[in-house]
Amino acid sequence: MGVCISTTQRDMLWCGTVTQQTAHKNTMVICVLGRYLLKSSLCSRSWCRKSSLYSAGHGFQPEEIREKLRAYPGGAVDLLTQGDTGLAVLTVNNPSRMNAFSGAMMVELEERVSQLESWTQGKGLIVRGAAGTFCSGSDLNAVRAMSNPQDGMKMCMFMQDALTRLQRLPLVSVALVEGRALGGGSELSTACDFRLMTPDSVIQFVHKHMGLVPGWGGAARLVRLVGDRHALRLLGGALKVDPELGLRIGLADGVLEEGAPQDGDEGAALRQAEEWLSRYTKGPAEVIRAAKRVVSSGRELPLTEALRAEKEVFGTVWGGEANLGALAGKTKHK
Ligand SMILES: CC[C@@H](C(=O)O)C(=O)SCCNC(=O)CCNC(=O)[C@H](O)C(C)(C)COP(=O)(O)OP(=O)(O)OC[C@H]1O[C@@H](n2cnc3c(N)ncnc32)[C@H](O)[C@@H]1OP(=O)(O)O
Repeated sequence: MGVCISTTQRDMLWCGTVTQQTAHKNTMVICVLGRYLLKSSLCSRSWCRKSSLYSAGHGFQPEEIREKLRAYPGGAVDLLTQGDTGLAVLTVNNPSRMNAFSGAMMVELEERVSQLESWTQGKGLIVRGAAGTFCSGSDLNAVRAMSNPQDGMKMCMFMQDALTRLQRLPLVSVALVEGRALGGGSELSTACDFRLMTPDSVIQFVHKHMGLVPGWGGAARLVRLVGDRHALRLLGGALKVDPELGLRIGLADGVLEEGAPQDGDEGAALRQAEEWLSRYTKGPAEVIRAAKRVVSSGRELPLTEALRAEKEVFGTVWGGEANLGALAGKTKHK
């Protein structure tokens, strides 16, 4: 049995729904939880909580920003979750503009991330673009209309927040890069754990050509992925990263097979990506999600805090169903 001490109204609700314990109004509630319940509350108590990267003190007023972004409509961000496999597919869908992000799509992206944060059975996520290309960044029409510094900062904070929450999801995520990933599209690909490229695809941080640097978190993520020197080459030179270069510098994690679009089979790349991802998502959801959580904390936190976060996550699987099942058998790792 675990003990959860919750101090916020949301945590009280969270504990309340799973324990049926009564909470004293505005006071600390102590919930006695079983192992499963501790798992459910983990993220409400630790660094990976569903909180925003920015607060009002930074001028971050999400509802005001959403309203502003919704003024630039077009396209959609679609989410398909598969209960049986625990896989989800997120599709950036604005093919007439090479899947550029309209303002409304930025808001939809954040909504989809919220849905995935609440999907407790999920294990894997594929992020892709519609109609055989990944994403050409921000919709330039919206960018032109929002080119004043205040709106730029708002969009920047909003997208950093949405993509950071996407990266922190307890799901193993892969960007399926077909065609082009440009500007904000290249940044979106870095918010996934892995990147798979089709043979003719290109990832390009074109920001320099737009008189910009990445603003959706893409620079910070790129440095962590490929190191500062390669990151400077990609940003300073706006280099086109093809699969060969991507693999060499560690931006790409795999190259899919040739041939699918010529066969008129648009779903072939997606099936290959699902197959590739399945080796990391086979097994019980609580174990896969725990693996992603310890990697996320290791990726983001200083060592002492990462070790403490790891201990918390370890506590959710130690003596759990999968662990006890494995111990009950005659284990040999051949
Ligand atoms: C903050 C800014 C930064 C960020 O968020 O970090 C950005 O992302 S800025 C945007 C960066 N992206 C671009 O600059 C892309 C510019 N477009 C292109 O380079 C090319 O269109 C392409 C993506 C390489 C495709 O070329 P091609 O295959 O020759 O097709 P078309 O050029 O005919 O494109 C079809 C259609 O799509 C429109 N399009 C493409 N990208 C965007 C975009 N980002 N915003 C708005 N519209 C876009 C393009 O204009 C064509 O439309 P029509 O002319 O109406 O047919």
